Amino acid sequence: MTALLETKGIWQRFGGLVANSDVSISVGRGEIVGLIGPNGAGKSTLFNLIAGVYTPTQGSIIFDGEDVTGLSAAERCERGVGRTFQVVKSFETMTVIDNVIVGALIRTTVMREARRKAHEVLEFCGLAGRANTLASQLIPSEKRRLEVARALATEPKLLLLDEVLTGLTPIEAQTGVELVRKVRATGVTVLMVEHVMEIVMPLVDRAIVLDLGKVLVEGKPSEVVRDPKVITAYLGDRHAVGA
Ligand SMILES: Nc1ncnc2c1ncn2[C@@H]1O[C@H](COP(=O)(O)OP(=O)(O)OP(=O)(O)O)[C@@H](O)[C@H]1O
Repeated sequence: MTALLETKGIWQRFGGLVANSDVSISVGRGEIVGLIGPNGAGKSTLFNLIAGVYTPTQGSIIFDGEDVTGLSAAERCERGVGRTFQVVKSFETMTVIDNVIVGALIRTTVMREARRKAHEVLEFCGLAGRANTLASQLIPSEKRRLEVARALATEPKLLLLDEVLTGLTPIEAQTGVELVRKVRATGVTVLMVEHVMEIVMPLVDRAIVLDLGKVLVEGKPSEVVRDPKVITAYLGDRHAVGA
């Protein structure tokens, strides 16, 4: 499988703190990859480096065959990197449809076309009935879906999902899982940060575990959850096989 995304020897320092240390990962086209690890492991930092919020202290990021290390977040979005935020960033005083139109305007300057795209994406995300509601009036699970809709409206090749399933009820999380599967079925590659192992492990093709800013283990979810290093560093004994 050809890689859509590769990070090569990424380091990110914040003053004396090393948030990412020699991180080399790759995400194949059409994969769903989970990025997991304990609090402070460096997951959000890596997301921000991939999305172009930060430029790495050292190392490079290759997206779709191009070195994008020096490109801005907007330039990466144009090339097909779409993202959601851990803290929901939708414009609260705007309607749901207008929020999604903002994303769609990355691809077109024609308002009618942006509106058509936004309606299509809302339908896809199960939010069609909420199009004219103010974003501030959505319940938390709908706000997460709006974040996904806004990112999808930019027509990404790679969708970065930052804890979109965290803090949801089991039924809401299952709806979220189905949405991620649907997104992949349209040909979009997904890299997701998640904390809820029980939900994320059955969903992803591959899991990459970060710990203390480094890649600790990567592999199939079934292998990763059995890895003693992962159990010790993060998952806890209750996740060990046979526990
Ligand atoms: N902008 C910043 N300035 C200074 N330190 C930062 C900055 N962003 C992150 N850090 C630090 O870098 C380390 C990694 O943080 P990061 O948010 O990437 O971890 P994380 O794995 O996403 O954690 P969580 O699961 O809690 O979101 C932490 O020690 C954090 O305090």
